[in-house]
Amino acid sequence: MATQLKNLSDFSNTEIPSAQPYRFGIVVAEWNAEITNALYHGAYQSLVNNGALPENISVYPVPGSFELTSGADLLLKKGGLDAVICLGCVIQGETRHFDFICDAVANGVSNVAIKYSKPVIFGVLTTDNQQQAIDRAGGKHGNKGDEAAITAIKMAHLAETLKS
Ligand SMILES: Nc1c(NC[C@H](O)[C@H](O)[C@H](O)CO)[nH]c(=O)[nH]c1=O
Ligand SMILES: CC(=O)[C@@H](O)COP(=O)(O)O
Repeated sequence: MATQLKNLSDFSNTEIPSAQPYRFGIVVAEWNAEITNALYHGAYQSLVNNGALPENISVYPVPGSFELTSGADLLLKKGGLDAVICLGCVIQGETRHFDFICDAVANGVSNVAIKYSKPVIFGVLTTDNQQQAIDRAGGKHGNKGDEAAITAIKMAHLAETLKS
């Protein structure tokens, strides 16, 4: 379902577990910072609104979305987290660089999640232009950071239930 048909911040039809027991790491790309900062604020507020303790939320900037994978890997190697949220914004430029970054981050994030058996959330906008990014970072289509946070809570809860 396209984002145009499902607002990224609408979770009225879903049950969200309490985030209170969980510790979250958030890795944020500095490229397109006006967008990624909005994603971060959305993610942080969504975690707190669902019970996460501020002291259990840690944030780590990385230069670009390509570095989100290694940022998540370093965080999980360090330990002590129940989920990692990766936030970035990749906007198509003149060359095929966009394709390589998007593929690398999507595959990289998935591989890190499997490597550590921990939820690693792909909160990365991959857009044709700046306006599409604005629309998905608190604009008319909601905030991808909200979606990433709720996903992290649900996956951390699932991991906890399967562990016990
Ligand atoms: N063009 C975008 C980039 N490019 C930078 C890469 O992510 C990476 O930091 C660089 O290739 C060095 O390894 N990053 C974004 O997050 N968004 C872009 O639109
Ligand atoms: C996604 C990118 O790396 C891209 O924004 C860089 O722009 P260009 O493809 O014009 O070099």
